[in-house]
Amino acid sequence: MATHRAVQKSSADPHFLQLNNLACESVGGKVLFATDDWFAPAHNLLKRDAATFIPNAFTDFGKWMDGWETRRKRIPGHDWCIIQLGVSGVIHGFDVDTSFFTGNYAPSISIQAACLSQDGIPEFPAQGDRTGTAASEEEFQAIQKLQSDSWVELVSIAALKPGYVETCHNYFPVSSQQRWTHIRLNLYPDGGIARLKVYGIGERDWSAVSPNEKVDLASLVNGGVCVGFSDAHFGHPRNLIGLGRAINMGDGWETARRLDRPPVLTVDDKGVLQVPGSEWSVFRLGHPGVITHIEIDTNHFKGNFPDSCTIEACVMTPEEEKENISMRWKTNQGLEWKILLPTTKLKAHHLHFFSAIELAEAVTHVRLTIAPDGGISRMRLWAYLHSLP
Ligand SMILES: NC(=O)NC(NC(N)=O)C(=O)[O-]
Repeated sequence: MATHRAVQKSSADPHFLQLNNLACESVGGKVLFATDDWFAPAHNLLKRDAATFIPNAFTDFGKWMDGWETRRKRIPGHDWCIIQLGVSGVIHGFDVDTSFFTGNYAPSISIQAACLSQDGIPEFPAQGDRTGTAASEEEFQAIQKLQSDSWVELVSIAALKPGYVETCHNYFPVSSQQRWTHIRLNLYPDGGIARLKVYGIGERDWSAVSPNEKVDLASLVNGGVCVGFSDAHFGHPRNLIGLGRAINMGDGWETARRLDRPPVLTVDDKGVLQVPGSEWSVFRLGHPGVITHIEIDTNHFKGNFPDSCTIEACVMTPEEEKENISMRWKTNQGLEWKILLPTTKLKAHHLHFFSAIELAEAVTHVRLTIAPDGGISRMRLWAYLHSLP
């Protein structure tokens, strides 16, 4: 079973794969209803870890599969499920991952979305669930309502490819700029899907937030997003802005060991360790703000925490951000990065708090630089909302 996979960046991959997964169970994504959960339950779609396959695992219902798999339909209709996003926001694309579903993958899907109020949408057991429990009259009425509510089609009926390594990722870009709270995934007519990733950027209603309230403006629930990085070999830097503390090293940002390190490490004449080279990641804040406190958590990184980190900030327009991304952030030309936290030594497996912040100006982006390489599990940027001058 693969548990520690390198994040491979291929130039053929769509850019939206770098954004946050708004439906992941680790950010509160939930399956509210599925028409059938016979072979494997729909909540597997939202698991954080990549799907696995165990050749000889069977259950009383059939072959054990790591995904959502419905029965071969012998009645009219098609299968579908409703997912409540953990973080509501703007969706930029989907990955419908059919890993390991080969003779049993869903041949086609469509995806709809809705912006629903959170009240009055209870969670139901699957309609054709394994125990055969029928939905109550009340539940049935609510399911009918979910079916008839105004769902907007984001992906129209499209054929999927089977779950072999080269074909399992079925990518669908989305151009809608609206904020969504729920997804309806339709299978035509039935079958299995390993994971559904809903890539996008969270959107928070800031009108209710007082200027005296401190908010972590990097957090994905507050609209923070990673917009560039130098290396993400073992873990993507977007993990830094996830909820709570990291569950393991795989839930943090971890770079490869730099290959340009000297064969023997030395100290200079002041006794300072010489560790050339660095790695960096850049984040757009969910709202411009003045940062007053920073948390850097090296939780789980014990033999591979960075020697030090430096944190800078700047004001960047959407055009400047786009230009820098297209240049793969090679130069950061024309950007005035200002120091928030000067180069600071880090400790292993430790939550660091920094309150001596060097900059008292509103900023839109932050760059975290680690030297020379290694892993950090979370970064929190506590700030007061502020408009730009
Ligand atoms: N071998 C199978 O996977 N068969 C069936 N699926 C499961 N999970 O048993 C099927 O054909 O739908």
